[in-house]
Amino acid sequence: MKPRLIISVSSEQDYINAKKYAPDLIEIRIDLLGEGEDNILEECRGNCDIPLIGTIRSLGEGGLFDGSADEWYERIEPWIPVCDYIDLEMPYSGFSRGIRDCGKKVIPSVHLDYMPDDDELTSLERSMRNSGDIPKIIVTPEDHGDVIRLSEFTLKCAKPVITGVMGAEFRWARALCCLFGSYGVFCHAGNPASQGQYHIDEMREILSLLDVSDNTGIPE
Ligand SMILES: O=C1C[C@@](O)(C(=O)O)C[C@@H](O)[C@@H]1O
Repeated sequence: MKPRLIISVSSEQDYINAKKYAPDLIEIRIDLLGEGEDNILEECRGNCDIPLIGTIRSLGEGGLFDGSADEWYERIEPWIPVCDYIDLEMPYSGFSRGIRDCGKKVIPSVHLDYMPDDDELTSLERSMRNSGDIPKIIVTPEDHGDVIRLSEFTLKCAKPVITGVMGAEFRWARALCCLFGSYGVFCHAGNPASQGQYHIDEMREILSLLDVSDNTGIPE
């Protein structure tokens, strides 16, 4: 399977717009939704033929959620029936079993404002894989050497895995992570959820021009 193109959405309008671009998945950034959350939830309940990721990004990892673990679960619970995947930051990993018992896949995630060394990357991936299905490790490179290390880690680690970068300086590394086997890449459809995201049409073109083969480790 080729890398998945994922559109992150943070409003009902984003969600309606995203579907026009035929992404492989849509990520609902629940922490960023305003008062329209109920509307978008109803819309998703109705019919969404595109698999959904439910994400509540905490303040400490670049999002807006600033509550307890129980408050996190209270917020995500209504979304579990309509999502296919749930993003789970490490402090909430205790909810993983219950979410998986609902037949959903878990994306354990970590967002680091630095570039870990190789041992830390390997240790993170192994521990995250114990609590979910597709570990997601997003880092902040300091130089090109860090991007090369992230690429090599992506190529060599167990699959599936999602790797990526935060910030604008090395945003091009998002495509490299796909080249070396990341399960997917987060894009936007006009309203970026994070700095450095490419529009889905841009990323689709980049990956097409790079003729990215299937390194995700997931059969078609
Ligand atoms: O983990 C990620 C990656 C991301 O932060 C990005 O930089 O594209 C966007 C988030 O919505 C998503 O959950």
